[in-house]
Order: sequence, then structure tokens, then C-alpha cells
Amino acid sequence: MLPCTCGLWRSAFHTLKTFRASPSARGLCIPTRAVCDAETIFALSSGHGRCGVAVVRVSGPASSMVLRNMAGLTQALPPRTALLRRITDPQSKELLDRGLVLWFKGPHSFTGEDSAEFHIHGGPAVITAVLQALGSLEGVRPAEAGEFTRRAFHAGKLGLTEVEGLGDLIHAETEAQRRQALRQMDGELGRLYQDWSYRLKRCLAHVEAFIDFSEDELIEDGVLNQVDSSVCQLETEIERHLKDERRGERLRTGVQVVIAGATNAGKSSLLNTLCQRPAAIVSPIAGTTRDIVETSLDIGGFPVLLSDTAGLRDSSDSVEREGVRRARQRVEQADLTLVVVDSTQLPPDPQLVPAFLQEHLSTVLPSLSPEAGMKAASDRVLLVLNKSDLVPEEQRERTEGELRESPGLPPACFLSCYTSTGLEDFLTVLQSRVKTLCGDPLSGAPSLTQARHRAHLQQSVQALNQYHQYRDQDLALAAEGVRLALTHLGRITGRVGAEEILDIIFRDFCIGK
Ligand SMILES: Nc1nc2c(ncn2[C@@H]2O[C@H](COP(=O)(O)OP(=O)(O)OP(=O)(O)O)[C@@H](O)[C@H]2O)c(=O)[nH]1
Ligand SMILES: [K+]
Ligand SMILES: [Mg+2]
Repeated sequence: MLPCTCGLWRSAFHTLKTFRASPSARGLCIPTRAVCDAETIFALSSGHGRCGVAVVRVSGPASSMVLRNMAGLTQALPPRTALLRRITDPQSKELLDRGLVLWFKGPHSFTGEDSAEFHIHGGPAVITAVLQALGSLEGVRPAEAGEFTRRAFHAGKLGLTEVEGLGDLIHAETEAQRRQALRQMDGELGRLYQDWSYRLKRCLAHVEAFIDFSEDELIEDGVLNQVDSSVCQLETEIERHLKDERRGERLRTGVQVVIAGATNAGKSSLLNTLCQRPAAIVSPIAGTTRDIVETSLDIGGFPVLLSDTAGLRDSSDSVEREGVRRARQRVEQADLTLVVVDSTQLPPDPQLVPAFLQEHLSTVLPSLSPEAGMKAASDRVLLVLNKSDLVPEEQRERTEGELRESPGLPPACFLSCYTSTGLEDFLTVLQSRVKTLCGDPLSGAPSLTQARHRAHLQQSVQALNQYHQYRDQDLALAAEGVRLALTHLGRITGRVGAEEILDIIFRDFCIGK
């Protein structure tokens, strides 16, 4: 029997051969489309509208010609050095602006191609003149949305998860979103998936080596046991990564918080208080809100999509009934529900309040009632006891004491949307709940951020089940399971079938990125 190391070497070599041979495996190589597209592209990369400085980016083989024609640069430029130049029209030689030009020699650029940047004055007329001048040059055309990044991807500068991270970074609206996106753009998530791919490749190599050489006794029996435990270990890691309760995805898209409760409890007033503008109509007429009113908020760095809904009651009005139906539907989909209660309706005897609130919760939100599991309710609900300005202070304090003693209920906060009393305490509770729902983007393993990743990871795990299923009956089929799992992982990082998803990803990119 050969020593194990030799078996490893053989199996790795064997796998290389089979990868070349099998069409499904062929896709596993890094994308190798020509790094240099024949066309040179340009775009305004800074934001639109009047600004101090605007950045126009150029990428492609004609970039040096562009600098020669528009910035009068004849000799080879030092790369990555800003030079103050007169920027002129290439045909008429008219002065368009005075600005900085930079030159990036490929492959040491964002796209991997020869690139240039013009930092010009940000007035609309200056920008238009420079873009028009660029467009007049032969072989140079305006870039499509995300085209610079697409070229960077094809040049192997970024993996697909990094591209997605970059897209998220551009769209990040809150601190926590920025942190998560930056981490993904830096490649942490991509590295995690690539590490899994690498380990799966080793497993595959070993199984295939076993298939080919075990009969000649050239390989140790223990190899398969090693594969078994590696596959189990990987399954555990992927499943743990999947079991994140959608924290990363939630942070990326925003936590769905829904305001619900009886009519006139002050739901719309709460929405307006939280978003600090009169987004929803407030009136003493019960049944004012019918449609769902949405607004996005930044709660302590975390993104929240807050919805106000129709007051929950039986109504003979068909429009109101539709509003109530929509409200209930929203509550079902919510990550967190703020159940607003008019605190003047609470029993005057504080001891009766906990039971009253339990009862109230089960009528207002039957799916979150104690019967449906109070644990679920206390994780997904916050009770807002509104109009506290109308409750005597002494009664409020005694009620608060009672509520602290009744652990079965979701957290409850007294609040007045009129005077803002209690707002700070409520915001603290809300923020900590939202934070738990999103997780800390900086600690622990990087989070799963996209439904697309989740789908491929689930398929990967299913494929690994095939390995166990056929392990003792048909090793070729078992190996196919591992190969399939690898393909699914490859689809996340873009090593397999990237073209189909690129269009979807870049659709959300801006021009100039
Ligand atoms: N005193 C007092 N009145 C409040 C407070 N919050 C709301 N109100 C009043 O309560 C009434 C109902 O407020 P809304 O915000 O319209 O209540 P709602 O729950 O959205 O009502 P519907 O949309 O009809 O279900 C209005 O007259 C508000 O001015 C509060 O904190 N204190
Ligand atoms: K109302
Ligand atoms: Mg309302």
C-alpha cells in the first residue's frame, strides 16, 4: 500500500483530470473572458447635481490616447499621480476646464485595464462638455450601469460576493449596513465560501481516487472515512451559517416593523413621532388609517422599514375591512410588531393590567397570542402604552411595577406621543430589539446577506445528503453529490455560471461604478 501522502497527490492529480473532462466541472475555473474589452468606456462616477468636484472615469485600451488628446500628455505618465492639466476638446482644442488627471496602468487599476480619471469642476455644463468631448473620440463610448465593476469581475479583481458587497456599500444607508457591506466587499464572505469549496474539492479528489485505485490497493481504506467526517463537518458549518434567522439579509434590506392595534390607540401618532414628520393622518375619528403608510428609519445605525396600519376592529365598511385585512397580513410578515394600546383603556387596578394585556394581545393579534406561543410573541412584539399623559402618574408607576413582575408579557413601555414622555426609554428598547434582529455586523463569522446565497447553500447541503445516501452503495453517485455541492457553492462566488446572474446584480448598480 502506498503511503497516504502519495495517495493525496495522486487523487489531486486525478481530480484535475476529471475537472477538465466533465462539463459540469469545467465551469469551476475562474472566469477568463478577455480582460481587455476592445472598447473604452467612460462615465461620470461621482453623483449627479451641482458639486465642488466631479470625477469622470475612463477604462479600456484607449485610455492613454484619451489623456493624450484631452490633457495634452505626450510622455508616459507616472501611474497613480495626480497632475493638474488644462482639459481641452480633442477636436477644437477649446479649453473645457482645468482639473486633475490620473493614470492607472493595467492591470493595476480597479478594472484591471488601462484607466484614467478626470477630477473636474462639478458644474453641470463642465461635466456635459467633458463627457461630450470623450464621446467624440473614436473607440470610446459611455459606460453602462455597473460596467466598470463588471470588467473588474472579469479581470478576476473581485468575486461575485465582493461585487454584491460593493453594490450594497453604494446603497448602504445606515452604519450597520455600511459595516456589513464593507466586510463582504473585503472578501470575508467570499473567503468563507471558497474555503468550503476548497475542502469539498479535496473530498471529491479523495473519493475519485478511491474509486480508481482502491481495487489495486493503491490507496488506504481510511481515506473514505476521512471524507465522511469532512463532509459531516462541512454540513454542520453550512447549516450553522444558514441558521442565522436571516439576520444578515434583514440588515441588508431593513427590519420590517409594523405598528398595529385597535382604532384610535395612536398608531399613526406613533409613526409620526418616530419619523419626526406628519407622514400619516392623525384624527380623533376611529378608522382614519386604511392604507399602509410606510417610512424608512435609521434606528441606532440599523435600517428599519416602519409601517402604520388600519386600526383592528370589525367594520361594516368594505374599504375599512380591506384595510384591516392588509394590516393583519403585514403583522404576519413583520419581524417586529409594535402593539399600541390606549392606556386610558387599561383597568384602573394595576394588578389587573397584565391579564388585560394578554387578553388584548390575543384579540388584536391572534397569531401572536399566548396559545400560539407566548415566547414567540415576546420576541416579536413590543407593547406601547400610549397616551400616558392622560394617566395619573401614580397609577402609571404602579402599573409599571406590576408589568415588571409579570414575565409572560412582551416588554411594555408607557409613552405619550403628545409630550414625548417615555420616548427615550421606548427607543432604547426598540433599538436593542432591532439590533438583536440584525446581529452585530462586525462580530463572529460574516453573515449570509442574500436570499440567492441561501438558496445555493441549501442546495449544497441537499447535494451532500446524496453523498451519505449513496456512500455505501454507489460511490460514483456519492461523488456526484459532492460535485453538485461544489457547483452550488461556485454559483455563489461566481466561479460557475456567473453570466446569468451578473445582469441581475448589475441592474442595481449605478452608471460610473
Ligand atoms: N392625549 C393624547 N392623545 C393622543 C396621543 N396620541 C394620539 N392621540 C390622539 O388620539 C387620537 C387618535 O390618534 P391616531 O394617531 O389617529 O390613532 P390611530 O391609532 O392611528 O387611529 P386609526 O388610524 O383610526 O386606527 C387623535 O385625536 C390623537 O390626537 C397621546 O399620546 N396623548
Ligand atoms: K384615528
Ligand atoms: Mg391611524
